Formats: sequence, structure tokens, C-alpha cells
Amino acid sequence: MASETEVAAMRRAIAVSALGLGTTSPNPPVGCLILDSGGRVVGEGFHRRKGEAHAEGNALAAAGHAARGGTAVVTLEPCNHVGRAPACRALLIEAGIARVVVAVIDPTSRGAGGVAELSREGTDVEVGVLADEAELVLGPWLTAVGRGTPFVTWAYCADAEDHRQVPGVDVHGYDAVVGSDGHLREGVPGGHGETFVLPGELSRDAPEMALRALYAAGVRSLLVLGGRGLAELFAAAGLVDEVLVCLTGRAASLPGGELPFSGFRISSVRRLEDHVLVQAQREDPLFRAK
Ligand SMILES: Nc1nc(O)c(N)c(N[C@@H]2O[C@H](COP(=O)(O)O)[C@@H](O)[C@H]2O)n1
Repeated sequence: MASETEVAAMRRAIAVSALGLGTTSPNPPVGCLILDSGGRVVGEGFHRRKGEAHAEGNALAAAGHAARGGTAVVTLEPCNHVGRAPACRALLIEAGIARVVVAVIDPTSRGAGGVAELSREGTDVEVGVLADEAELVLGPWLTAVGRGTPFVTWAYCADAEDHRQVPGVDVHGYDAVVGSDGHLREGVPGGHGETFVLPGELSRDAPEMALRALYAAGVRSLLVLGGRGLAELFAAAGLVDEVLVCLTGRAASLPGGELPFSGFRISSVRRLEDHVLVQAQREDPLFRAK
């Protein structure tokens, strides 16, 4: 069973993993902490973008020799393939890590997963630690890879006609952002690097096919800004996963001012300056951490 120190380290790894949101795709946002043999934090890392070191590699580099005999606490199963980065399973073994604590198993592992191989090689491995909390960051990526279309968040202002900016909604955590004009841009301009090429426009015809094309381009999370139009096409096709609505208290004074929450449940309500931001998620999310 994970110790209190390991659970606290996992919470920190989950928080740190979110620094990769908006730039890691098509790779997942992952965080990792290294504890030395006495349980002290000696390294921390996250994955920033495809082609760069994985979270485990960054955390091990920060820990150096202090990792020997220690524990790696990581939000996603260490990979077991040599891709653009070396296999994390091999890096952990080389660094002399004695125990690996994992939140969520990687559904995309190629060949035998890192967890199976680490156990086979004699490393003590524990899986499922704070999986539901890790899902707060990994959930959209897991949903996207399970379905083959990006996780779609629809944000709009219930009481305003201009939806280009929804107060309280920050575009940086999303791979791509689209407004009602259909124009696509990265949430972090240039954040995914040069190989990530977005189509200029999101087609209004065949919304599912348009989303599949975005997935093929590497997009795992999409923010749709707008009260009506494009967003409604996605909603009607059951392709919206999350809704963010800004309310100013001038209730439903405009067409579209109602909350389209059929099939959704409110997951948070926050008061921000002069408005309220309501977040709602599907009642039947495709992915749930086990
Ligand atoms: N455990 C883990 N930590 C990370 O930091 C990661 N980015 C991943 N990603 C897994 O490896 C695949 C990407 O491999 P390359 O970077 O292209 O070599 C990705 O599909 C995940 O399965 N895993």
C-alpha cells in the first residue's frame, strides 16, 4: 500500500503534470516525482512536448545519483518503447529505482507495458494510486485516445453576444481553440513545436469527421468558443464532453442564454469578479479511472 509520503508525492506529480496541458499532444500530460531511499523528494519533472524527454526522464535527471534505491511516483504507466524518448522503464532500471508508484495504466502502451516489464525485472510496482485525481489532468487525453476524437469543451457567455473571450476560461490548457468563424489556432501559439500542423478551419460538414481529422493532426483537446452555431453542431452529435458557461446574473435575456445541461451534470460553480463560471460534464463520461 502506498505510504503517506508517496500519496503526497502523487498529488504533487498530478499538479505538476498539468504544466504540460496544451503542449504535450499527441502525447499525454504526465508528472513524476523521485523520492530517495529515505522518502525525501529529490527530483520532479513533467512532459512538455512530443520529441522531448518524458516526465520520468526529467525527474530522474533532476534527481541524479540520489535516485538510486529510491521510488518513482508517476501519474501514467512508464512507457516501454524506444520512440522519440528512451523507454522510461529502462531509464528507471538504469537509475536504480527500487519502487514505482503509478496512478493510471497507459491504454496505448506498445508491446508489454512498462508496469508488467518492471515487475518482471524485480521492481516493486504499485498501480492505481490516486487514479481518480490523476484523471483530472489525464482524463481528456484518455477520453480522446479511447474515442479517436479530441475531448471537446464548449465555453460561452450566457448573457452576452460576444463569445470570443469567456471570462475565467484560459485557452492555454487546450491544444486547439476554435471560434464561431471556424478558424483554428493553438491554445499556446507554437506550443506543440513545428511538427504540429493544424488545419486552418474546422469544417461545419460532418462534425465527427472534422474532429477525426483534428485527432489525426495530433489534437487531443479542443476548446469551442461560441453561443450557437458550430458548438451546437458538436453538441447535437454528442461530441461535447464539457461545458463552461459564464453567467452575469442578467438571466436568459438573450437567445441561447439558457444552460444546455441535458445529459450533463454541474461539476463546479465559481464566483469570479462580476460573474459566475459554471462547469458541467457529461453524466456518462467515456473514461473513468479504475
Ligand atoms: N509514462 C509516460 N510519461 C511521459 O512523460 C509520456 N509522455 C508518456 N507517453 C507515452 O509514450 C508515448 C509517446 O512516446 P514518444 O514520446 O513519441 O516516444 C505516448 O503515446 C504514451 O504512451 N508516458
